[in-house]
Amino acid sequence: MTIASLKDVEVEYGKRGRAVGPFSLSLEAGEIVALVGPSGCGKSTALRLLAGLEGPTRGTVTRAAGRGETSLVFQAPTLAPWLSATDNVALPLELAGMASKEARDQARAALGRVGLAGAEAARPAQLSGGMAMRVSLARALVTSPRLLLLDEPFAALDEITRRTLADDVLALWQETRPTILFVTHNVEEAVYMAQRVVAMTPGPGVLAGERVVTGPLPRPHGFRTTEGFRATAEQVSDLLATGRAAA
Ligand SMILES: Nc1ncnc2c1ncn2[C@@H]1O[C@H](COP(=O)(O)OP(=O)(O)OP(=O)(O)O)[C@@H](O)[C@H]1O
Repeated sequence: MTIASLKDVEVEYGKRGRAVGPFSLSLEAGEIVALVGPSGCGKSTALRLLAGLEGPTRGTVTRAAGRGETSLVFQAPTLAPWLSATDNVALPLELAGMASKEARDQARAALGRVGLAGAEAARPAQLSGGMAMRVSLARALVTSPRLLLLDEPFAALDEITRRTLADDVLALWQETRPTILFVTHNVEEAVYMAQRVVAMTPGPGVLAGERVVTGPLPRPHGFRTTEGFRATAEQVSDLLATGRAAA
């Protein structure tokens, strides 16, 4: 079942001309897709279209997952600085009408699932970058979304934290199997995270090509050193290089 799709979409921002497209992408239920491409090719624009945050200038967007069933996570954790971790995570549930006590109970459980039991009372300023991203993930997951859109969620974090969080997201995915679109600049991260990597050309981005990633999810220890992983990462890099040369 298709959860969300873009069909020949183009987006134009006034005099700046075309930002993306024509570009097509279809997300099936429960799959993890990574979207890679050079800076400015339109990855975030594609994600915003899939989220329903903006509409295309041309082309069609379909969404089986409604607004309330879609969660977004951005590079910079967009947490309310005056709220505790628990209250930040409880917020989307309360906004959806859930009673405060029930929302806070579910928020605490979600924080536990992302490894933040004990940090419930902390405010964002008291958290490390990695912890703040975990709070953002907990807030995105607490509503049990069918579609999870992640826009370079680990870009501001150090390599070790990035890798730990990558494994954590895959473990969380295994629990409820939401459809995930993961936007990143990083080819290795894309291949590690996804079952399918979609590569875009430089802006206005069109499809450069896509590669299926074989191997179990969550990834076993040492997956990055396997022949399959290296070969797929090389193929995706080639797609990006060919797309750049053709642009
Ligand atoms: N609201 C906007 N108004 C005008 N131009 C925009 C707007 N949003 C994006 N753009 C332009 O559209 C193009 C695509 O931007 P987008 O952020 O989608 O690319 P990206 O691939 O996500 O880039 P990056 O990897 O650097 O985040 C860029 O040229 C950008 O300047």
